[in-house]
Amino acid sequence: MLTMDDIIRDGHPSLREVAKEVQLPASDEDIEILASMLEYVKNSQNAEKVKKYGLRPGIGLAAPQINVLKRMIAIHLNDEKGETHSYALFNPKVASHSVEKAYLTSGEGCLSVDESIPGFVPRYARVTVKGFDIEGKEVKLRLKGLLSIVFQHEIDHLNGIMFYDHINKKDPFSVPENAIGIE
Ligand SMILES: CNC(=O)c1cccc(C)c1Nc1nc(N2CCN(c3ccccc3Cl)CC2)nc(N2CSC[C@H]2C(=O)NC)n1
Repeated sequence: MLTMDDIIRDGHPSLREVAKEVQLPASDEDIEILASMLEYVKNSQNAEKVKKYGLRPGIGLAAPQINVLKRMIAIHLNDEKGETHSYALFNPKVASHSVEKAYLTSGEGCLSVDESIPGFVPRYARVTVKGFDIEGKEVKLRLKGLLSIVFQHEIDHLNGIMFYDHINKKDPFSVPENAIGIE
């Protein structure tokens, strides 16, 4: 199983690389890696595993964060309605997006960034993500809210972009006009 020892930290050059497309059908090795990433995110939301293995909680993880420069992301979250959203995708991309922007009112955290970096991270409010699931089936997801934010954060990692790159340097808590704050 993956632990924090497998997660590279800000300053590691791999976090600034552009990850390569996964050749489909995916190899057993790539399927194994993607499954282990989803397992990490799920484990990181389980109190006793966090305690036992010293995990940092997360909703998403991208392959470059475990020093694998391939286009793979894993996301797992239970929303306020108690609905579970679990995705492990190869070659995800933002196929289209809203003009409207949104941001987390508490700012963003990242498993590869040990310190808290204050500021709002403006992102698209709604995105359509296309990719391939772990069985190789094409998926098309229309996302909004926290899920939309997390997918954009993880897809940024595949392009060597860190969340703080989006924070306004002059005024970290400024946001675009009409941007939606997500609690
Ligand atoms: C600087 N302020 C902050 O970090 C911040 C501060 C307050 C609130 C938020 C909402 C903040 N922001 C933020 N909090 C998270 N978590 C909240 C706690 N949670 C979690 C924790 C325990 C069990 C289960 C779970 Cl679910 C895990 C995830 N996650 C992200 N991000 C940014 S998009 C990718 C995603 C990610 O997985 N990061 C590791 N941002």
